[in-house]
Amino acid sequence: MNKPLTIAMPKGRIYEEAAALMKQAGYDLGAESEKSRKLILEFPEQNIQIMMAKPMDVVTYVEYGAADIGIAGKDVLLEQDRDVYEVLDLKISPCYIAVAGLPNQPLSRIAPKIATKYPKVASDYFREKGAQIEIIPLNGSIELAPLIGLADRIVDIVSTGRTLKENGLIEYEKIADITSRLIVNPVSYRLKSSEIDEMVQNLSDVMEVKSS
Ligand SMILES: Nc1ncnc2c1ncn2[C@@H]1O[C@H](COP(=O)(O)OP(=O)(O)OP(=O)(O)O)[C@@H](O)[C@H]1O
Ligand SMILES: O=P(O)(O)OC[C@H]1O[C@H](OP(=O)(O)OP(=O)(O)O)[C@H](O)[C@@H]1O
Repeated sequence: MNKPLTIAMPKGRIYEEAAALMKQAGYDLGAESEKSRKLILEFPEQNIQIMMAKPMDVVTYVEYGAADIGIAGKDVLLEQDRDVYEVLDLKISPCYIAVAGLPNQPLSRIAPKIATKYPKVASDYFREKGAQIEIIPLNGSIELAPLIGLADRIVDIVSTGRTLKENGLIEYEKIADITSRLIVNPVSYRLKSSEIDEMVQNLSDVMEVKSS
């Protein structure tokens, strides 16, 4: 039997939807996989192995070939711009990246402060608009920054819009729609092309049925 396909799965909010999609495609990762504290889970009968990774780290595991395949948000791919193939839009965990801030606050012309955990996405966006900005890097609770005067705007994920609303913030501009993507290590794609193509096809088939 060939070496198992190694898949970096994102822990956290994407996991459930991603595992459900994998199951429909014929790869049953077991009901307990997310609750387990084990980080590597083997499924020899399906010839796969999964790694439970932080969503932001999935691309790293795949780029370095520690995993053949991974599931990552497009937000992470835009931010990290790594050497991986993005082979399929899985259309799960939809959300978008937007610029937001306090209402009625025009953006100052002189290096406004932008708080974000997506410094590259934010810099690229404002550079394209010809605006010079200062990035304030944060790891979470980004919406706090404009409330306490730390930043003029934030660049962050919006899903239901609840966090913005409950903090009295408004959306100024949408930057990019986000869904989760299947990514593949380029070398793995050459060495394990038939297994990978089969998985991509199985997932595509499920998505086609869902969208019809
Ligand atoms: N409301 C949302 N907030 C953040 N990410 C979302 C949301 N809805 C969908 N996503 C998608 O889920 C992915 C993983 O988000 P998640 O919050 O689980 O990971 P994370 O950003 O590493 O969080 P944490 O650091 O809190 O563990 C994001 O990269 C994004 O593509
Ligand atoms: O539009 P909503 O449905 O309210 O979702 C958006 C919020 O969810 C995410 O935060 P998360 O829950 O990951 O917490 P964090 O602040 O620790 O990043 C994101 O950074 C927003 O704050």
